[in-house]
Amino acid sequence: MLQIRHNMALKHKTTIGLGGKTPYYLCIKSARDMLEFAELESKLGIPFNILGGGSNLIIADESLCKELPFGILDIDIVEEISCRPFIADEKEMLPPLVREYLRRGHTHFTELTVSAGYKIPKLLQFCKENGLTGLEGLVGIPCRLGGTVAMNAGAYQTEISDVLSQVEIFHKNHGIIKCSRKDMELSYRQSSFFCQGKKLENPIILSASFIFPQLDKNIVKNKMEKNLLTKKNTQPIHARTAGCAFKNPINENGEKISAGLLLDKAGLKNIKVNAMQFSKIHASFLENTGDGKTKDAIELLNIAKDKVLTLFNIHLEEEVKLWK
Ligand SMILES: NC(=O)C1=CN([C@@H]2O[C@H](COP(=O)(O)OP(=O)(O)OC[C@H]3O[C@@H](n4cnc5c(N)ncnc54)[C@H](OP(=O)(O)O)[C@@H]3O)[C@@H](O)[C@H]2O)C=CC1
Ligand SMILES: C=C(O[C@H]1[C@H](O)[C@@H](CO)O[C@H](OP(=O)(O)OP(=O)(O)OC[C@H]2O[C@@H](n3ccc(=O)[nH]c3=O)[C@H](O)[C@@H]2O)[C@@H]1NC(C)=O)C(=O)O
Repeated sequence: MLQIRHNMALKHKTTIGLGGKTPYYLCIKSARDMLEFAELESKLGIPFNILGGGSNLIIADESLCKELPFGILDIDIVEEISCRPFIADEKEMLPPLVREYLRRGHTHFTELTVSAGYKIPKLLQFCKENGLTGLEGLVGIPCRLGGTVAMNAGAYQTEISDVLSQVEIFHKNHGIIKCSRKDMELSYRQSSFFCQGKKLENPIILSASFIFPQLDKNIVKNKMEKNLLTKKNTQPIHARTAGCAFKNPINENGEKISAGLLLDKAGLKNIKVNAMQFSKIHASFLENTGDGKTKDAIELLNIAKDKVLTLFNIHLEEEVKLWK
């Protein structure tokens, strides 16, 4: 039986420490609970947003509204990782990193299935201990598997799509279904899933399967350590943030430009509205330096967009999800 919590504050559920009270908060611990949730959702008649690790969210608080106009579905399904050797068949639609290793004659691959609530740092620990390569770029991100797949997370020349082979989804019209590579579209910070050729609206990720090339454990460990060191030197990893606030825009040659670089050139580093400020380490990170308010965060996002538009004629788009 699902337990509903009322008037639950979300401030402590996000890494940036912003978020007001939701009228309905439901925590899902097993895929079986989803059917009960679907019934409840139609009875309650308000939309539900999906919470993962809360590492990419800016949620409205009392500075904007008394109570949030949506419920929260916290996908906290955590099961043991299931792990098996993978025999690659080149006829299958395989993730790009697997294809690349196959071309080079690599023969050792491992397939994992991981539930949506699993924390990425714990998954990376597993990869490190077992010499599984592909996700080393995601070191130091406090997210969960579901959010990582939903947003096709990436850093340091890797993306989750490089090794993703299958996703298990709950959809209100189809129940629990599996989508293989041919049923998914993964691009920069975006994922779409399809069922019988039709795009699924509001898919809820329950678990995902990956195929990893297997390497010497030390190679994987060294790649993670190198990325973590770079991250420590270039991002405010000890501050309360939601990662990069803006997506990197694409220039006329189809190349990404760092939004952080543009914001830095526009003089946004250290700019503050009350307790919210743009980081002095990386200008695209918004930091909550104390009792920050969402209104102030949004004011800063707007100031930044206006400045970059005026100076460079570039429209920045939020990378963080704004829940208002
Ligand atoms: N590269 C970097 O340095 C950083 C990257 N990130 C990335 O941001 C993402 C945040 O992950 P996390 O903290 O877990 O997520 P969050 O709780 O921050 O949720 C982010 C979004 O993911 C969607 N989502 C979360 N879980 C699920 C699920 N099970 N099924 C479907 N959609 C889901 C939600 O979509 P909806 O709004 O549609 O309900 C939500 O808006 C990751 O991809 C992470 O890697 C974050 C910080 C830094
Ligand atoms: C932070 C996130 O992801 C990050 C990811 O961690 C890093 C590392 O791969 O690359 C992207 O940032 P980014 O493009 O700013 O990468 P960085 O390597 O930090 O910076 C690129 C260039 O801009 C310069 N730069 C960056 C920020 C700044 O304030 N000033 C500056 O001059 C850097 O010196 C570097 O020359 C991702 N950001 C986006 C929006 O794609 C996130 O998803 O939340």
